[in-house]
Amino acid sequence: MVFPILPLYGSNSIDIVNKNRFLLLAGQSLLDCVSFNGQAQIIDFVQKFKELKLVSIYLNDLNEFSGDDVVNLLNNGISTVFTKQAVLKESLINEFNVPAERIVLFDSKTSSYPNKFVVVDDFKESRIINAQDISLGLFQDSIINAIRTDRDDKLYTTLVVDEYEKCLGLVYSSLESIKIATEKKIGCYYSRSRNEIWIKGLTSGNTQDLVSIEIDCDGDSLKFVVIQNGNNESAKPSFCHLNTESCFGELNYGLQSLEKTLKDRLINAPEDSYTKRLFNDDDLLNAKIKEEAEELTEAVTSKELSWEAADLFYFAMAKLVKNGVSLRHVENNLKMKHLKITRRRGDAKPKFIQNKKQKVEAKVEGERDLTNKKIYLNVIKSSNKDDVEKAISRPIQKTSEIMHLVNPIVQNVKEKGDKALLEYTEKFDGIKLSTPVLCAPFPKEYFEGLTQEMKESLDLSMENVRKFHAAQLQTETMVVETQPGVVCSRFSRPIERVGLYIPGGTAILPSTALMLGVPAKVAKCKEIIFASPPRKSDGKVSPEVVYVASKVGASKIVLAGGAQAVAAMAYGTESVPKVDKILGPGNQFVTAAKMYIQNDTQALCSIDMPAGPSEVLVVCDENADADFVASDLLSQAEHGVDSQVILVGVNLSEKKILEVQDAVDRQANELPRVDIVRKCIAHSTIILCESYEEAFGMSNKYAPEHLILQIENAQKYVSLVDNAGSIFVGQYTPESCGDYSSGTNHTLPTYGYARQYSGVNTSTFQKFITSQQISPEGLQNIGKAVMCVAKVEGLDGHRNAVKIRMQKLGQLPTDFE
Ligand SMILES: NC(=O)c1ccc[n+]([C@@H]2O[C@H](COP(=O)([O-])OP(=O)(O)OC[C@H]3O[C@@H](n4cnc5c(N)ncnc54)[C@H](O)[C@@H]3O)[C@@H](O)[C@H]2O)c1
Ligand SMILES: N[C@H](CO)Cc1c[nH]c[nH+]1
Ligand SMILES: [Zn+2]
Repeated sequence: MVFPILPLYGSNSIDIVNKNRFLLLAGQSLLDCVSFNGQAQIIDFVQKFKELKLVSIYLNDLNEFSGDDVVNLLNNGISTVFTKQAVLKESLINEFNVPAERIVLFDSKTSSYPNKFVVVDDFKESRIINAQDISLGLFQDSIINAIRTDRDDKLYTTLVVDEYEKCLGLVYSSLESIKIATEKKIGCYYSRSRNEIWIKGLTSGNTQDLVSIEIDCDGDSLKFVVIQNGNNESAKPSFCHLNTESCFGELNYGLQSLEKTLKDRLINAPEDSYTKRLFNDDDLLNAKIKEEAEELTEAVTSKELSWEAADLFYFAMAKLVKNGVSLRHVENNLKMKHLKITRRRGDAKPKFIQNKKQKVEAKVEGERDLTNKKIYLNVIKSSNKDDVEKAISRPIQKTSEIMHLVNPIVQNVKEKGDKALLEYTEKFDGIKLSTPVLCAPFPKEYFEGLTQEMKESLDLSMENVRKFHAAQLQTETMVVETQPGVVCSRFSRPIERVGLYIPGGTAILPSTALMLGVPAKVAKCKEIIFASPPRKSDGKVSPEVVYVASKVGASKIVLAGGAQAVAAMAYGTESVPKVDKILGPGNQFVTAAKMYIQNDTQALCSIDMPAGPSEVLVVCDENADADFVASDLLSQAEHGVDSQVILVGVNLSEKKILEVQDAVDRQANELPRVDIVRKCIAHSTIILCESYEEAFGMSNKYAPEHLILQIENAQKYVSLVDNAGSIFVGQYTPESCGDYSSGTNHTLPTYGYARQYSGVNTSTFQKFITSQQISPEGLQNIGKAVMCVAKVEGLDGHRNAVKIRMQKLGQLPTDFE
């Protein structure tokens, strides 16, 4: 608060202000406690004149007002206590816990206040003036004497802001305009273009009420805080001659914009609109507020939190607007609360507190509720951008939150090796092991339980995967002579030691073992290590995984999962060899740990890609078979509660949508993992599009791990796909075939990373080395170019390496510089 005088009030304060409203423009006041009739009168003053930002009290001794009274006043909007008594200050601080910064001790020698209250020059005691002695002239003079201008036209730069301190524009004031503005409490300035006094809104109707005036730190500009009035009931008030709210355009942001929109809707919304219904139906509005508040309490990720908080603000604001309560009232209330120096404990009312037992009951109840509900996907239209944004955001925790959990795990394993690895296995997988690895040759007992059918199925799948990946193997050296005598080549080498992560949390995935192991073998990696969480029942890994491990020649299986398994393979432990690259999918802990280690130069370990919770996007049209569509959605939904499935429908009829929904519900209820499916479907959606092009645009935006096309002439549309891990074309191509046996790899980028990553393939297990050989002729052809560019880079050593040779070859004169 920066104003050059501080009006001092006694018990007749309310009358004085009512008579001389210009006094409020100071924005500050000092109330002399002695002359007030108790606290109630002071509180009355504060509540009456809310535009005063700073209301202080002057106190001489604690016999007049007790310490408790002072605390009560500070809790009710008084910002500061002024006193000349150092003892009184000490007593308020020590006995009544008043914060020191809320007490201003007049310095008797200089009589100036501490910095916080500095105005244009030192704020001396002489600037405190009895309010009843402040005439309009004196008030105006106090402003005029405090400002200066170095402009030739002697005008004062004036910044105009609204009551929320949003900048409306920059104008100029003259001595005369300041006088009119303060006398009438209106926006009045000086127009340089018309060279005359400019009363804002005189012609446009967009008038201004002046709330307060401030002077800046060095006294060369003014700030007018105003309330903008519109020129008719519904039009938004504009400040600028271009009819915008401010000279910098519309003030379109934040809660104030929402407030304005809702105020407008209250008057103008059509009778049958949702907002009108909301305003007319108290029960609906209250129910929505409760619903959103509950959803906010359940939100976890930052995306969910901001989403739910925004919804709650929306409905809370609707209730305020409906009841004529403005954001300013809320802000004043917050200010009041902020000024409080004693606070309630902040406990919640008993009816909102659940003890452990109630929480469990509520969860069971919630789950029962869910169980009784049909397993339906949410349906939205592609034209609703907000809905689409929400629908295609992945249900995952923020990376920083997951990293917070994963970092200590990785650090511990890095530092303590096997000991930490075994401890985490006990903690997260519930099994106490004596050694964390199983070494090849793997014990025979593992294979005994495997049926012939299982072995043949695994063999068939492995063979198809081998064929497809062998075809990708690049063993030939590529040779290109870029210029005569300049031969460049590129050849591959296998990455020597690879660590393959095979998930085993909610389901054990031997298929992942073969999807990673087979290409590693095809690429001829020298050492293959598997890692997979041990089974809770017996601490072993599944025989199918061990079967695949032996077929692909893995040397060890690390009996651990999650971030700890990744860390063990990245840094190595007493019994786990350090690898050069870690590959394989996993939950968020696995993915976060992979991201962590690939950024740690000490680990010197790369990764394949972020391959997290499975996801699928199905594009279907009216001719698609609803049962097929539902089965594809469910095959990925059953992976985990954090999986997501999206159906993009092209011109679907209501009938088709219902058929798909019914098929989802029917088929889901027959699955053993129905509980997982139910939770996954809760954040999965049907998006309705009006053309194939729009549908593929949507799919490219989502960049799904799996894209299934159940549309007519599906193959024709593959050319529209820009981002996807793997595509399944036509109605007889279920995604499950790619998961197990067709030959393509199922380790694919999720979270939308299909925009920049490919799925696992044979080259994921290779690195490529380039080589070159240059003859004297070649040097002649490119040498000068090399020297020229090296020179501009200031790297003479580079230049010299060419120059020396060319000189010896006689290609350059010996005195060549
Ligand atoms: N993108 C792909 O290519 C692909 C392929 C197959 C599977 N998947 C996905 O892989 C995932 C496998 O996940 P999963 O959980 O079943 O198995 P997982 O093996 O990835 O994770 C299990 C491990 O997570 C750790 N863990 C569990 N809770 C923890 C906690 N609170 N703190 C720290 N660590 C914890 C434990 O150590 C446990 O061993 C699924 O989401 C599936 O959809 C993806
Ligand atoms: N669909 C998974 C990849 O997202 C892979 C898998 C393994 N088993 C069954 N499915
Ligand atoms: Zn799958």
